[in-house]
Amino acid sequence: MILNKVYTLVFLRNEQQILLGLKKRGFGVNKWNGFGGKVEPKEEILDAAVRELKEECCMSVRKHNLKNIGNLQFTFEGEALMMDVRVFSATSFVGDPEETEEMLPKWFDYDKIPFEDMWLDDKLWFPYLLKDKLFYGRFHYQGYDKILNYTIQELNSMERK
Ligand SMILES: Nc1ncnc2c1[nH]c(=O)n2[C@H]1C[C@H](O)[C@@H](COP(=O)(O)OP(=O)(O)OP(=O)(O)O)O1
Repeated sequence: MILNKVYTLVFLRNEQQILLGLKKRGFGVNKWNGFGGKVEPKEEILDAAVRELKEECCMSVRKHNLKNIGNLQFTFEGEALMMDVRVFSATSFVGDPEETEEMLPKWFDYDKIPFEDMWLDDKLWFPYLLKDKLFYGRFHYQGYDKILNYTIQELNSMERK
């Protein structure tokens, strides 16, 4: 039986730049990514997204300003776990990004996104994010540095059937 764990992943954006954070510890250490983490038991997904963003880079966003733009599912060869990552984007937010014990935030121009220091899958679905398209991706990894197979598609809506 596969254990399904839900995660959030939030990207703050403006006209010229996107905010990424360098993970300082734990899963994905030394990779640039959006901000997010595990949804706690009984926690609403949007509440988790707001909480993780605040915890990881001290930025505040209102739930209604979070747009669900994607869903990423990750499995790992030999592991009975599926990471079900709900991806959000926001252009309205409050605060100045601050380094925390988990993340070092930095704004990146859209043509300078550091894909070589990000998860391998990111460069496959970022084009959807950057063009404001909704997307679904499924990636099966061997370890954390090799994708054995994947599918990715544009969606018309994020509604779950
Ligand atoms: N392959 C890939 N591409 C893009 N983004 C991700 C992955 N794998 C991932 O896990 N992620 C994202 C999903 C989450 O936003 C984070 C991982 O969350 P994590 O840091 O493990 O969760 P926390 O709840 O913050 O963990 P603690 O360290 O606080 O226990 O990366």
